[in-house]
Amino acid sequence: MKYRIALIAHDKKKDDMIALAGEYKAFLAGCQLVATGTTGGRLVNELGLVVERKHSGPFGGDLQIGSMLVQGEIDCVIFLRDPMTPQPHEPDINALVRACDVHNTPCATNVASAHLVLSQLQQQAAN
Ligand SMILES: O=C(CO)COP(=O)(O)O
Repeated sequence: MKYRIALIAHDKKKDDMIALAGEYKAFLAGCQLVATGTTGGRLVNELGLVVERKHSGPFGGDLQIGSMLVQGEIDCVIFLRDPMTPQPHEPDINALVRACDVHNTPCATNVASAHLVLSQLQQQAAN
């Protein structure tokens, strides 16, 4: 099965996202990836992954990914949120995380949980 994974990171978490995605690069390269604009740009430029890029988060990217999720087009969300910095689009962020809960979609919001989710999916993909 080709997993459909959304990758999103706030600015202070983008380096963590690149490091994380780098660790799982071989697995992620076999997945269908979607990301918010700036996160996606870094994944493409720094890791060479193929990523569908939506708008940047503050311009509605979280909502676009939320819409895909509601349509059943996303299997898992890795959303490295910055809990220490207020975001202008906080309602959009909450809407995406809420949509994950409504639709029982795995949503990892920190690096430790992202490792658990990605390692599990990677293992499932190998079996
Ligand atoms: O703001 C974001 C998620 O809420 C992320 O957007 P960018 O990837 O465009 O920085």
